[in-house]
Amino acid sequence: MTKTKIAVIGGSGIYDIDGLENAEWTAVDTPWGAPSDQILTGVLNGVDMAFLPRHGRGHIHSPTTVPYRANIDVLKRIGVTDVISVSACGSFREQMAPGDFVIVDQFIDRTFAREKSFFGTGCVAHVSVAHPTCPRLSAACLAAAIDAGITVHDGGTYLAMEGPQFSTLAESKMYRESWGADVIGMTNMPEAKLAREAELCYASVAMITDYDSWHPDHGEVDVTQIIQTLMGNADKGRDMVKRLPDLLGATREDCPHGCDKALEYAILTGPDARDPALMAKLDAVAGRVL
Ligand SMILES: CSC[C@H]1O[C@H](OP(=O)(O)O)[C@H](O)[C@@H]1O
Ligand SMILES: Nc1ncnc2[nH]cnc12
Repeated sequence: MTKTKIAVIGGSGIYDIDGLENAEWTAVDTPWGAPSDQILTGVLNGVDMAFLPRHGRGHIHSPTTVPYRANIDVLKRIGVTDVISVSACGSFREQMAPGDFVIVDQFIDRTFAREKSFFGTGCVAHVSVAHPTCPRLSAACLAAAIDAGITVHDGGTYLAMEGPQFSTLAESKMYRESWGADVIGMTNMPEAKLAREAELCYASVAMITDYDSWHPDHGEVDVTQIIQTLMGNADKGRDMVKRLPDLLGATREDCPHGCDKALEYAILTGPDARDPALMAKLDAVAGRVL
């Protein structure tokens, strides 16, 4: 049995969570640089919680400059077991309407200007991301959203684009019609891949703010419209989060899907050939197997 520690990574519009006992913002540095902001920690219904605003309070970081590696490292470093990513997104499906939530279970990664791995020269590792989210944690998010009275869709493919500009009409149509994506955002990659490398259970809750630019009745996406929907979504997101401790419990078994053993057979570089400097940086993320 392990002590549960639930982390919420809050996206656009979510810069804190309420109701934590002993709430405290703390600065924690990492070998990968500073995280997006200080970490808010506390206890909710007897369960340890952590919160990190993805873009920083005041929305400092663009989707490209979010320090994804530092963010995941810091969560692992402080003992987090379960990471819930909460994000704003556009929808490619008529029935997935603004205000609805989607429990994402697949990704198409179209980002290209970000560091995507903790590993590299001197310690090469290949983890599987065939199933990039944790079904156990995703099921808890689904139950929490239903309890909170949110219209929620169980499963969906999230296309991660580089941004910061929104998609062209041609791209929007291609992602929707040819590629089968359901929602679009700019931040869940490489976040989900890095969480897997760090052996953290990861679930993604996408809060729909708009129909991107494909929908003939909605015209092109603009940030004013997104912010309006975001305000309502953010309150619903916080309501969902409050219900997670009771659903996940104060202690947990090993992940039945193996998220917490992702590195078991992943490292290819022989012990004698490993770069000591990189090994030192991997202390939190890969300490279990090094
Ligand atoms: C505010 S519109 C675009 C912005 O919102 C989303 O951020 P997040 O995923 O952190 O909620 C989207 O990915 C873009 O970064
Ligand atoms: N349409 C959209 N495209 C990319 N990121 C988004 N975030 C919210 N809406 C979005």
